[in-house]
Amino acid sequence: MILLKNMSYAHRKQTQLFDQMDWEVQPSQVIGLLGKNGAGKSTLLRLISGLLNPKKGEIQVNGFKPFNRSPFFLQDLMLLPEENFLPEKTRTQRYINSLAPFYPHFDRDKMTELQKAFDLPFDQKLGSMSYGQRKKLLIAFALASGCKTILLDEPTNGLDIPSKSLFRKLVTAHMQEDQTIIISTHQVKDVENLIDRAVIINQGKVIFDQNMLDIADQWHFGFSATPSETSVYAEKSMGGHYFIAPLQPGQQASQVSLELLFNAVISNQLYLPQPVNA
Ligand SMILES: Nc1ncnc2c1ncn2[C@@H]1O[C@H](COP(=O)(O)OP(=O)(O)OP(=O)(O)O)[C@@H](O)[C@H]1O
Repeated sequence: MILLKNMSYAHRKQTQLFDQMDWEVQPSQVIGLLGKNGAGKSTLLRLISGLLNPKKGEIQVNGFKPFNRSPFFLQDLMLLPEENFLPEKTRTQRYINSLAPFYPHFDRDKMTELQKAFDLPFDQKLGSMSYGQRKKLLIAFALASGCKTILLDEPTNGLDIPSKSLFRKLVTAHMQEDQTIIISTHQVKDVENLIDRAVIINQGKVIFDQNMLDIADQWHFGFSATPSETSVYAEKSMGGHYFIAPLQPGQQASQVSLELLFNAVISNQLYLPQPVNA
C-alpha cells in the first residue's frame, strides 16, 4: 500500500508543488495518474521512489519510508522514468544480466517471453536500438522484475500504434496479484482500457480518485447533435457534442472517456449536480 499523509514538496527555489497532499493507493491495481503539464506527476513518482524527500508530512510504501532507500524497499520498487539514459555500448542481454540480481523476484523466462512479444533484438548494443525499442526493453524489464510497486512515467511515449496495444495486453497478461502499477500519462487513450482507477492531480492535491467501474456506474459518456439537457459537461465537436450526464436507472453503462472525464474534472464541472444513483 502507498500512503501519503499531509505531504508537501517544493523543488528548490520553486513555489510549493504539493501542499499537504493525502493519497492512499490500495495494492493490486493499475492506476492512471493524470494531470496537466507541470502538475507534478513525474515529481510524485520520484517522491514515491525515494529519489526526493518530502519537505513535510510523510510517504509510506508497503511500510517503508522511501527516502531511507532501504535495500528491501528498493528491491521491490521499479521506476521507469520518461527519459532513460542507457549505456550505449552495452548489449541487451548483458544489461539485463547486470540489473536482474538487484531484483530477487526477477523472472528470466518472463523477460524472454516479453522480449519476444515486443519483437526486441536479443543481442544488440543499446545505443543502436531505436528510442521505442529501448523503451519496450525497459517496460519488459519492469514487468519481469516481480517488484510489488511499478511506476511507469509516460510509458507509451515513442511507441508505435501496434506496440501501444501490445503494451496494454502485456501489462494485463503479466501483472501479478500482489503488484501495484502506477502509470503517469497524457496518452489517455493508451490506458483507457487498462487502468482500474483514474487519479487526477491538480494544484498540489489529488482532486479525483475513482475506480473506473464506479465512474461507469455513475456517469454516461455520450455524443449527441445537441447537448443533452441532463449533461454536467459537454464539448463541441464536429457534428455534435461529447457529453457526460448522470447514468439513469436502467440505462446501460457506457465506455468511460478519460479525456472527457479529465477535462470535466479539471474545469470543476463533474461534481455538481451529483448523479442520481451515486
Ligand atoms: N529538478 C527540478 N528542479 C526544479 N523544478 C523542477 C524540477 N523538476 C520539475 N520541476 C518543476 O516542477 C513542476 C512539476 O514538474 P513535473 O515534471 O513533476 O510535472 P509533470 O506533471 O510530470 O509534467 P509533464 O506532464 O509536463 O511531464 C514543474 O513546474 C517543473 O518545472
